[in-house]
Amino acid sequence: MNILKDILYKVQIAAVAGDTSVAVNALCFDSRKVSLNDVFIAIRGAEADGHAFIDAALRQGAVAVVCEEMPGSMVNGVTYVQAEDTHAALAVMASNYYGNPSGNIKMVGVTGTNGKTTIATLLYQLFRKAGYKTGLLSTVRIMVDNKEYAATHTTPDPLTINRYLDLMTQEGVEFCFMEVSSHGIAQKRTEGLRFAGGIFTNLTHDHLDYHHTFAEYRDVKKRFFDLLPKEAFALTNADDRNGAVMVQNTAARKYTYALKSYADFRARILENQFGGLLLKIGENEVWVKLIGQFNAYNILAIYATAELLGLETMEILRLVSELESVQGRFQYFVSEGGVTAIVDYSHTPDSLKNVLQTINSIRTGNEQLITVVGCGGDRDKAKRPVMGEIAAELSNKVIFTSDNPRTEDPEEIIREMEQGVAPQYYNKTLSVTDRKQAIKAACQMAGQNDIILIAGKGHETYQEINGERKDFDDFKIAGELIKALDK
Ligand SMILES: CC(=O)N[C@H]1[C@@H](OP(=O)(O)OP(=O)(O)OC[C@H]2O[C@@H](n3ccc(=O)[nH]c3=O)[C@H](O)[C@@H]2O)O[C@H](CO)[C@@H](O)[C@@H]1O[C@H](C)C(=O)N[C@@H](C)C(=O)N[C@H](CCC(=O)O)C(=O)O
Ligand SMILES: Nc1ncnc2c1ncn2[C@@H]1O[C@H](COP(=O)(O)OP(=O)(O)OP(=O)(O)O)[C@@H](O)[C@H]1O
Ligand SMILES: N[C@H](CCC[C@H](N)C(=O)O)C(=O)O
Repeated sequence: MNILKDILYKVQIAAVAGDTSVAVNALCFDSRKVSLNDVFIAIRGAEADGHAFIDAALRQGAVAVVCEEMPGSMVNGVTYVQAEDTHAALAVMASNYYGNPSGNIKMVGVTGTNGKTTIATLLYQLFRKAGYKTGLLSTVRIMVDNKEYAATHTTPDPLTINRYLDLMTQEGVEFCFMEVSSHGIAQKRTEGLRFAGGIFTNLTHDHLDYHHTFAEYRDVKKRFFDLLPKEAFALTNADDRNGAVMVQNTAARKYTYALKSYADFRARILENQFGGLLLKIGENEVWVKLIGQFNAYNILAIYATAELLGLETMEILRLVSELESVQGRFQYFVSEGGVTAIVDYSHTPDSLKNVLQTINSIRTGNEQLITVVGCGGDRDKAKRPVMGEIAAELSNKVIFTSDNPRTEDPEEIIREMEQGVAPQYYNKTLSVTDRKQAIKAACQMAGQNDIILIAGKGHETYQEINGERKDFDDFKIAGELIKALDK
């Protein structure tokens, strides 16, 4: 049992009614999951207001309530704590509850529109190869050294984060790399954590349904760096327009990386092929198995982070050359009939453009590039026509299809994507709503040496339609369909 006032240490409290010496069982921010003697934290969310569920939480056995507004009538024997911000309170309380595990681990957070999963996962790979016990909190999976757990979010809620960090502490994990999403920062999921460093990748259009304006989205990302302690490092991409803005007000030690601008860590691309990249990092040349300019940025950020965390230069270069690409990120195979199929998680305009430009810069130009792409439902609508435009401009043929429609009509989403297509490209595009049929159509169209890009769902093994997740794996389906056609 924990004592409430210990868990409240460092929480910004406005008022208290009742006894904070009370023993509490667990913390809970969902009334439906409250058990006897728990503390219920009322959160004002995107869909609901947790304050409306305080009574329900008490009926389930909550012994204390943390809220932003005291309820009109209070129940005898229950402790009420009014906090200035319950999102922040939850994060601080979650850390306290688990004994502040982030203080025992060197934690590095990665934020930015694209590249978070790649950088966090490859840093995890690299530090494990270097012999350290390492943790990972990513969109694709959570790793406590060699033990894998399922991920539900890019940045989980504070209780989940701290639960895994506690497990990591018990396992003797020394380094942990985690993705820090803009939703995570806005909802203060990472506040209360102690970071040894932060990495900024880039900032382009995404999630404007949630953050409303680009400036708001940028400022949310910046907040992560504003909160870094002065002993931490803040590593930013000097080639990105917003790279300097991110670290403008940070107390942390600032470092930059870049391919084009002056920076503390610099690299140059010497070769860019389907087999990988030859990079010159500082004075050293290194071959890596990843493809494309965007991955040169990712590799450079990884290299710089490893340097900042104290690994030896030659050791880092050796390990960087062994890194394998992340599941669903430019994952490809070549069929017996000579068709190259690439599955990539590009679900933003910038990542789609990058991946198509990368393919175009590597291919000979004699083959066709056929792109299969959709956009997710219940997500930023403004990116749909932009992604439609990019796909049509940079491919020989485009098949618009469904991604995760969630609660939206997939055909309407496709229509919104089509609206971005410039008239001179109309004859390049067609629409096949059923994603499997769309991939099949691409496989049928493709001949020897042609390239199929299946974009948007990467590692995902499901398609979410009206709250139901049906099995769907782009890589597996493309493999089966191409094999069947090769026969
Ligand atoms: C929009 C959004 O981000 N929602 C997240 C948020 O939920 P919320 O607080 O807004 O929830 P809400 O439904 O409004 O409810 C408010 C509060 O009332 C409580 N409640 C509700 C009903 C009830 O009966 N009793 C009760 O107590 C809820 O538990 C909650 O505490 O906080 C929850 C706990 O942390 C998250 O699980 C949830 O993620 C939803 C499922 C989600 O889909 N999030 C996505 C958009 C997301 O976070 N994505 C980013 C990555 C994006 C990217 O960069 O690509 C991520 O980090 O994963
Ligand atoms: N540094 C980068 N710059 C631009 N695009 C990138 C970069 N790294 C990866 N990409 C592209 O973005 C896609 C998503 O990459 P990744 O999963 O690493 O990003 P992310 O930030 O984790 O995205 P999400 O939070 O949505 O998972 C990749 O499939 C690739 O097409
Ligand atoms: N983390 C992103 C992933 C989007 C992936 C795409 N396949 C979609 O479903 O929109 C999000 O939740 O917005």
